[in-house]
Amino acid sequence: MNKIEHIGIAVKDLEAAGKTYETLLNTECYKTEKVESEGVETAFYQVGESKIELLGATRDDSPIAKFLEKKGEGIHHIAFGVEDIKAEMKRLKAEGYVLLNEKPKKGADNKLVAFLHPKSSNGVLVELCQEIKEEPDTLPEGDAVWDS
Ligand SMILES: CC[C@H](C(=O)O)C(=O)SCCNC(=O)CCNC(=O)[C@H](O)C(C)(C)COP(=O)(O)OP(=O)(O)OC[C@H]1O[C@@H](n2cnc3c(N)ncnc32)[C@H](O)[C@@H]1OP(=O)(O)O
Ligand SMILES: [Co+2]
Repeated sequence: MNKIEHIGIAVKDLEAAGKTYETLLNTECYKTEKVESEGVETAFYQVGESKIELLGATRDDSPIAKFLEKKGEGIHHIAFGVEDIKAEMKRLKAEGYVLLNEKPKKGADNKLVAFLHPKSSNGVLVELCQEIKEEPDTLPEGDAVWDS
């Protein structure tokens, strides 16, 4: 793990929460992005080497919609930056951590991502993020997974 890549916060109203965090952080949103495979719309705010990722649900069956229904607004996950997501997934699986996806999947902000079950990390949903180095427009759209 090379840094806290972002902290994900589940919000009911992305636009309203965006105004709250723009004022709080005194910085503008640098990117909004929908991730259809997750049923989320994200808004990113740079804070030093880390980011705040606001997450709104775009579908009722989204993990964010379920979280909001069950727990209300609040911190949803912590994402760690990794150099080699496949190696990290293999290492953590061998150590007994429960991976929620067997292969890396395309996340927001030009990343490959994977999630660990909260029960593996003291009730905290952990996300692993690896920067995608290739040119974004050469990557398949949607919920592609990487076999390479
Ligand atoms: C990828 C795009 C973007 C990015 O950064 O690039 C994102 O970050 S998208 C973020 C949204 N996507 C995900 O969260 C994918 C991974 N999440 C899941 O697979 C599920 O949400 C899961 C398995 C964490 C929970 O599933 P579900 O809600 O259907 O199950 P339960 O309600 O039964 O929950 C099981 C157990 O976990 C607790 N829980 C649920 N969500 C969280 C959470 N965010 N943090 C901590 N704990 C969580 C829940 O309370 C249950 O605990 P229990 O003690 O059994 O009540
Ligand atoms: Co995230």
